[in-house]
Amino acid sequence: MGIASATNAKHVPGKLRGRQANSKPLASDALPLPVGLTNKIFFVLFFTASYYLLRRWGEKARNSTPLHMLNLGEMLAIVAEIASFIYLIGFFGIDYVQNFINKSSDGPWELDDEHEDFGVIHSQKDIVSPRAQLTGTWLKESSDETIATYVGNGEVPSHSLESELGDCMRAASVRRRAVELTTGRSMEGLPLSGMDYSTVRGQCCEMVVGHVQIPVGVAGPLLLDGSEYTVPMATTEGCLVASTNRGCKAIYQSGGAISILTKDGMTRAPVVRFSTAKRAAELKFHVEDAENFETLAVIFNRTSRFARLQSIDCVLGGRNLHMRFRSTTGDAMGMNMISKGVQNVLEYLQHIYLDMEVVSVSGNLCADKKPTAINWIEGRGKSVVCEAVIKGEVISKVLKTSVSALVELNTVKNLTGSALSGAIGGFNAHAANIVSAIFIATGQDPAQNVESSQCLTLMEAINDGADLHVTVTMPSIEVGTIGGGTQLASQAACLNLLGVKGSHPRSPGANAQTLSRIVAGTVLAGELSLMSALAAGQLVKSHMKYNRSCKDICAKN
Ligand SMILES: CC(C)(COP(=O)([O-])OP(=O)([O-])OC[C@H]1O[C@@H](n2cnc3c(N)ncnc32)[C@H](O)[C@@H]1OP(=O)([O-])[O-])[C@@H](O)C(=O)NCCC(=O)NCCSC(=O)C[C@@](C)(O)CC(=O)[O-]
Ligand SMILES: NC(=O)C1=CN([C@@H]2O[C@H](COP(=O)(O)OP(=O)(O)OC[C@H]3O[C@@H](n4cnc5c(N)ncnc54)[C@H](OP(=O)(O)O)[C@@H]3O)[C@@H](O)[C@H]2O)C=CC1
Repeated sequence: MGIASATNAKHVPGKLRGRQANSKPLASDALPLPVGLTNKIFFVLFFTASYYLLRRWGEKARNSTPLHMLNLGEMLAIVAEIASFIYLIGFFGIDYVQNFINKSSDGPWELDDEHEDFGVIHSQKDIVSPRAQLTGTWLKESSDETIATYVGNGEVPSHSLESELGDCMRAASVRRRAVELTTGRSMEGLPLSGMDYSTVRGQCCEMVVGHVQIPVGVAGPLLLDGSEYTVPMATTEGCLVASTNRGCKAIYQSGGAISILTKDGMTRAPVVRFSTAKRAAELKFHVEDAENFETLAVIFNRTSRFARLQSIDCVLGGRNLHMRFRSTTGDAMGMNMISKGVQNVLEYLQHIYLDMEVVSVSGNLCADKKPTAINWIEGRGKSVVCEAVIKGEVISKVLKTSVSALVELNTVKNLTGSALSGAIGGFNAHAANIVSAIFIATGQDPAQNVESSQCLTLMEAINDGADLHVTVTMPSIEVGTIGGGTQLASQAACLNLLGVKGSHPRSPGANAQTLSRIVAGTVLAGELSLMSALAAGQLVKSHMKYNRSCKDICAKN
């Protein structure tokens, strides 16, 4: 089967020849194609041909030569003229006509009398001709209250405010006011100023109305791999930073922790469908052929300076084929990057397997933001194991418990209890607490906390029961130091505190790897402290002290 497919492959050179009818946009559209140059060539062709023909017809009129007697040059000029005319109409004309038709049909510009509540500016609505005036300079020069009313009425699309006003802060302020007008609820308390919303636009959030404040605490120093880190944690769970801080102290006083990075590769798994399972299997064997894989890797790697395809694991589900791509992604967490590469490969494969239907670029074998066994077993992002030997005296002095109590609790709670609960990767006490606090502080995608928090905590007594050997095994830590929320000022400051801000200057990927090690090291600290509090029966007492609402809400109401 692999051979048949490989033969097919020879019909199509590395570069794709053309698009199939009604195909989706190509990933390679993202690459700088010479559309501008083509336009210029057709413009020049059109005007040169027109000029030449006019001159020739002028000469013929003077010499009384019949106009329909054409020489080769004139025939070529007419062909060039028609071709360039068709091209230019196709490129510019159709869009123009469509826009015109769309605007004149229903849509956000249609005025209706349903929203009479915003009576303040009804008179203004009558004065201006809305279709012509609700954009551009007129809109910019209107008062914020007037614009908010139009947004509230649906006459100005809320999501167009940034581009219409050319000012992200003003757009957020107007939108916020519009939300207040339509909902009748105040947004007081949600900060507006203090953030540069231009850094959010096109990268982090849409329909912005402000930002949420989350306190950031620091735990540390975390002594990890011979370096000291002060770890920023954004949380509203009182006691969490105190606990992690205590764990860091125990690790420090015991000589530090060591981390081992065993794997680094982000995954994305599209799903494609054929009319038969046999055809789907043919593609599986094609992809698994080493020579074909090399070709696919070249096509994939073209889409980024940092993404390098490592493997494609194929799983058949009837006539559907799920292909799990794995790739390095430099210092980026890499989901956008790998998705772009995958799409390019799918487009290439579609030209070989004409009967292949791309069901979705993500078919959940990836698996992104869902608890799954595949991430737990195969890993996703960075796979890290972190270990430390905690001295018995530190356990009693700092953690207020004993080696034997910790070992026993770990077996009963983190291993047996989790097994009984049917956990997938949940063999730990609270890895998710530390992972999400660091994720929020450093601008990671918080939803990836789901798989990044998969963790196996092991505790064993060593040195004849005097000391504790503790490890956390975390196969799917998905972090980046570039892209997503990492470039926002406060998140970048937290990355800077850890010395991993942005792209690593010499070895791209090293910053993100260090961040994943820090996450694992801090989880180790958190596990040590919470497990100790539970073993010592301290948990409730400590949360009453640090994590209890002290406002008498009933009295206020
Ligand atoms: C609260 C502690 C740390 C007190 O612990 P302690 O031993 O009574 O505190 P201590 O006053 O003796 O201080 C010891 C060290 O702890 C740190 N420490 C102590 N206090 C602070 C503070 N205010 N701010 C910063 N650091 C603090 C600090 O390092 C200090 O050393 P020092 O600096 O004094 O030389 C302890 O009782 C503890 O760790 N409790 C556990 C709390 C915890 O881990 N909560 C996590 C959330 S629980 C949850 O969400 C998950 C759960 C429970 O449902 C999961 C499950 O099912 O298991
Ligand atoms: N698309 C999806 O399916 C999903 C997207 N996301 C979101 O994706 C975003 C993150 O995507 P991600 O791909 O990580 O980031 P970006 O989309 O921001 O891509 C990273 C960019 O940084 C460039 N770059 C410069 N220096 C480096 C370096 N040292 N290492 C790596 N890249 C570098 C890359 O260059 P180059 O162009 O050469 O690659 C690329 O353009 C987050 O906002 C996340 O929430 C989350 C889950 C799913």
